[in-house]
Amino acid sequence: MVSAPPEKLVAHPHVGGAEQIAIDSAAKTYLRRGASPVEALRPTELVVEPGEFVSLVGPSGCGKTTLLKLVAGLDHATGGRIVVGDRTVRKPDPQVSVVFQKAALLKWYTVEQNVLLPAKIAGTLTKETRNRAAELLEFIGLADFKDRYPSELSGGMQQRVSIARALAGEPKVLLMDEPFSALDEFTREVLHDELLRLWTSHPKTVIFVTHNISEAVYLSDRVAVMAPRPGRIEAVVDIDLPRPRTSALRTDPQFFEMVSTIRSHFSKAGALGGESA
Ligand SMILES: Nc1ncnc2c1ncn2[C@@H]1O[C@H](COP(=O)(O)OP(=O)(O)OP(=O)(O)O)[C@@H](O)[C@H]1O
Repeated sequence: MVSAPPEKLVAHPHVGGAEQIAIDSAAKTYLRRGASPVEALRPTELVVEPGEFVSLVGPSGCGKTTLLKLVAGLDHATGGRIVVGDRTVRKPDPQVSVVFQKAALLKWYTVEQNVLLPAKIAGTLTKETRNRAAELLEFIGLADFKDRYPSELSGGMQQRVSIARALAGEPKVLLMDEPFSALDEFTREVLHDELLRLWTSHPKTVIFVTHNISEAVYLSDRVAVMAPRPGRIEAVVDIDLPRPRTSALRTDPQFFEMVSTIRSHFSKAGALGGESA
């Protein structure tokens, strides 16, 4: 059930509109003036195959966001490298979209304008982009809300808009940092199914960061279990559950078994000490 260590880096880019992410001994140490350095991420190996859905799960401070930021090109590794497709990551890449915990929509822009904003900024706004945005809004049930402003939407609707915005430019990789953690349980479960529908119809390579083990199991092909001090990947667990995943799975003994397998990795790593994961 636990994956073998990643094989040597092989570039096989551009498979079915999704790209491989190869994390090759990437590490991050934050240097702090007048204080000891923080080893936020020990040298880390992980290959996420094109079109694969991998979650990073672990307690606070284990380096999940740090690793995601390195893949997104929003921060620089202090060791190793990360390759997306055939490109070594040095800065943000238009083929890599990020969705954060907060929807971060511009409040004076309508839903449609928010979804089209990245293309507008990149100067790639075409009829095709507009059609794709309309199709995405239709897909997530927000077509009738395209002229509304973010303040008129619920938290779940706002997060749907931010996912549509991330997908409108047809990225090859989607990075998500606790995108549903601020939402109630019911909305979160609905959005899990919507995200999986989108991922199936618009294949992307996904890295999804969460504190929530059940969420990681429900969504993923593999779950990387992280532990803190120093931040590291402790184990990578294959989620041997059939797709498409439906809500019936949430009460299936196989599902509980996977959740408990992952939980046991945290116990082994001593990562649960008082913190919920
Ligand atoms: N800019 C920074 N300067 C110094 N230390 C930092 C910085 N950013 C993160 N850290 C430290 O690096 C470690 C990993 O942080 P990171 O935010 O990646 O963890 P995380 O697993 O995403 O946590 P959370 O689930 O709480 O968001 C923590 O000890 C954190 O305090």
